[in-house]
Amino acid sequence: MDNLQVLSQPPATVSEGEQRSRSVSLSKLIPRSFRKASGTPTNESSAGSVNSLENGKPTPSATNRGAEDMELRETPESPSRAHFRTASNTENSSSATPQPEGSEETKPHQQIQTGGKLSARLKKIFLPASKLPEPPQPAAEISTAGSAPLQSPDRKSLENPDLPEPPTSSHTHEPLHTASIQGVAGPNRRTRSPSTPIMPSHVPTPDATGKSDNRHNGINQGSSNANNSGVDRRSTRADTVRSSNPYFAFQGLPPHALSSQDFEGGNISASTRNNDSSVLMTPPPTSSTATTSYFYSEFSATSNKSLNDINENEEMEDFKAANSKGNSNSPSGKFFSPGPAYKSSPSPQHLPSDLTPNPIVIVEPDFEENSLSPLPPPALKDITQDDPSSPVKPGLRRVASEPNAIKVANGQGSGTVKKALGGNQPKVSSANASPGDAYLNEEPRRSRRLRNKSFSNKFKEVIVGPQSFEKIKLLGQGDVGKVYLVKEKKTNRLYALKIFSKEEMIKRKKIKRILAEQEILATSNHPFIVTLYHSFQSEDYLYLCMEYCMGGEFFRALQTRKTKCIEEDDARFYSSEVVAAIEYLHLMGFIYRDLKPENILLHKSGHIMLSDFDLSVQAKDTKNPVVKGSAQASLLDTKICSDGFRTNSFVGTEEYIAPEVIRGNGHTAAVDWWTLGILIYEMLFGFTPFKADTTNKTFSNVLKNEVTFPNNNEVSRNCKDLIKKLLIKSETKRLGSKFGASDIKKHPFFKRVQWSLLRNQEPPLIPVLTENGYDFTRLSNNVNKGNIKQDAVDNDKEKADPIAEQEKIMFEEKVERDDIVADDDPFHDFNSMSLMKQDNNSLIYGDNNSYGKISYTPNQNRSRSNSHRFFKR
Ligand SMILES: Nc1ncnc2c1ncn2[C@@H]1O[C@H](COP(=O)(O)OP(=O)(O)OP(=O)(O)O)[C@@H](O)[C@H]1O
Repeated sequence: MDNLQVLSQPPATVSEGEQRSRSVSLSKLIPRSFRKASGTPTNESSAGSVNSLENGKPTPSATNRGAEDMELRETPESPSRAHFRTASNTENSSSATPQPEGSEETKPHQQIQTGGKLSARLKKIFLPASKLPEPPQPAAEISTAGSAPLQSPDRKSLENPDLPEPPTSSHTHEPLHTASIQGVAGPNRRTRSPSTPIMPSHVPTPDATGKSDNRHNGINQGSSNANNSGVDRRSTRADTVRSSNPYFAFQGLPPHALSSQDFEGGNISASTRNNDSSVLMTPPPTSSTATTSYFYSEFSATSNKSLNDINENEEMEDFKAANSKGNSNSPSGKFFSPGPAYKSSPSPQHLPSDLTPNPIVIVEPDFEENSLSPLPPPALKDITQDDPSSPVKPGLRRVASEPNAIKVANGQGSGTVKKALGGNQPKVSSANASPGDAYLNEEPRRSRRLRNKSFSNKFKEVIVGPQSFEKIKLLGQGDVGKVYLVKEKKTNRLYALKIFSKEEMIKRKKIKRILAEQEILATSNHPFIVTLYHSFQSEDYLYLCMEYCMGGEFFRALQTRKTKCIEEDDARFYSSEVVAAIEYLHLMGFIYRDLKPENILLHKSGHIMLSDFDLSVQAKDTKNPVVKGSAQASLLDTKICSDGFRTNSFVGTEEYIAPEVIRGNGHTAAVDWWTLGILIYEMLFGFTPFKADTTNKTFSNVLKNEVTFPNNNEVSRNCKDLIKKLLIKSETKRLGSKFGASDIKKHPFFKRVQWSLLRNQEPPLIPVLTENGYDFTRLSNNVNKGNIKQDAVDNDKEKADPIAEQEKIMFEEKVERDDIVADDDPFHDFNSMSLMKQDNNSLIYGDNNSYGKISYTPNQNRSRSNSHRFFKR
């Protein structure tokens, strides 16, 4: 008899066939506004005091933790990019919030109106700030926000997870402009398309913009398309929705949201020394209730979405600090500047054989002749000083380097830039030519900024732009980004193009996220991490052009199984690939933090590709991995790479969230091993172990319940043992907490896995195209050729349809190259670049296997008998 605890039935809430609506990424900006409102001190020591003990042991000091933990100031009223562009010297005297120098926080709307192209569009797309709904008013909500639970002792509510959930509210904090730009009523009401590339055979008269999808009425586009056998509709699943930590919203306040005063005053005090099974929290101070009620309003419509609480204003502060320090023109990025991890890359002999070490070359800032660039180095003269008419504050804008010449040649450059360049630049004859076309056959070129990046040897200056691509269909819409299946016009290659609105990113304080995502994608070079081919920015948008994973989400593949789960052997296959990917990320100093089947994409080969790194974080002071043990039994200690790094953001996905994240005591790379435990469990049983009817109960289960297994499933003892060890609530005792991935790889469950041959295994499921996708592009070409009247009708439709209009802009904009982006621009550190090696394996548009309705067929080459072919015997 298995000594593991056994459940006779799986939890009722997750019965088979249930149409789940989960695993959406919740996003929460914990209560900076609250902390400010409640007079919370913002110093690190307060946070440090909160986190001083865990399990009776001191935790790393607050200074070791991500700065994201510490942000307590009020967030600025979303300045538009235009603010930074047209910034004057106006002082923010009326603003309590430090702003990037030159921004005018007090008059955002005016700034938009006086801005350039962006402003004109914003006027069309966004409502004026003055017409935006106010965030929930504290006073009004205190009385309606369910004060009873707030007054209950929190231990009591933990012990009684049946307490009511926070009241939902129809009031979302999402301003209307968000809704307008996304075409649905804000993320909370937005539904996400499945990534499985399916196109309907019954698309009603679509036009080139793909307007026929169902985004407008909130129906999951892909689901509506999804005559994908056996796939449940996921009406609310996988949206990324802004939300606060609903658990704490209900229970009281998260320890990390409370001031040191609260703690010193005894409200929380030693009770925050959490152990594995209990947390003691007290009701929030009255002055804080406003924020708590804000939680409530934000909590509406959330169900197991990714939770995130990252200090999105960190970069703003950096700008401020840098600008006040004399505004150096250093091309080195201030955010995400390469840390020690990059300076001292793990030496190849230390890497496991199955990992391709990311080649790391340190290029010191170099303002002199650079051998990599065939052109002379750009002048460093501050051109704005020569041009009295320049609206740019002297010193802020660097002289455009050579790529801007293309803009000038195309008549797009500013007078200032033209003057500085003297008109001796190469011309690009075709109006449609991509900005980088002139350089396609030249030596790889890198902007000054790119040269200083850790991944500079992998990328060159961007050779494509938005116009290089043609939209085929919307693959999905996440928290802030839209992912389109596109084809590159020149090559007919298919890519997944993720597009973010800058305005949206600023307003929703997601700047740091996108920079992190780009950094990780660009830095990574691993067979199980999605490849980034190009990234670039235009005036209004950011673009990440990635490998198109035609198999879509692994989640969907699971859902197409009759039982919604897979056999242990198959689970071993997928989990071993996940372990390898996470090991690699940890090695690079990244903590993934959002592992779930939705974020695992399937390559056309059936192998996995991790995607969606916007919740990931990079450890500060990354250390080299260390090989431990003897020559015979050596193992790589990847845990050491992020040793001492704790971050306190509330991030993850409800059913996958680790106890330490809920407790708010800070977390480490060990959260990824917790999520691996949940993932393996879900693969095997079709549901997650702590899922309950409500978020509150789910969190309580995560904190208190031991994992149990249904007895109707044949799962080996080793496998259960692995899951149990990964789901140890104390992160210091959890499998993986000693040496990282090596601990997991050594577990008997993986005994037969040949880690260096993972890519050669036969995947259990192969995505197969069963029906071609709807050809939007061909349709639009026909319309454009033959029917002018129809064109006019479409134009009118487009005008009335802000989404279509937005999409048109997205694919029409011109690239803004690194050197034209001002130092004080919030997206200054977003790199416009293209992968050096363009000989890729991307699918070709029109090929049989390119896109359309996908099904997942069991791999015949992986029969039960030979499925261990690549496993040790
Ligand atoms: N490379 C890709 N190939 C195929 N589909 C993709 C690719 N990248 C993303 N998708 C799909 O697009 C959708 C949104 O992508 P993604 O999850 O990256 O966006 P997001 O805004 O980061 O979402 P989230 O809310 O989970 O944070 C998902 O359904 C995903 O499966």
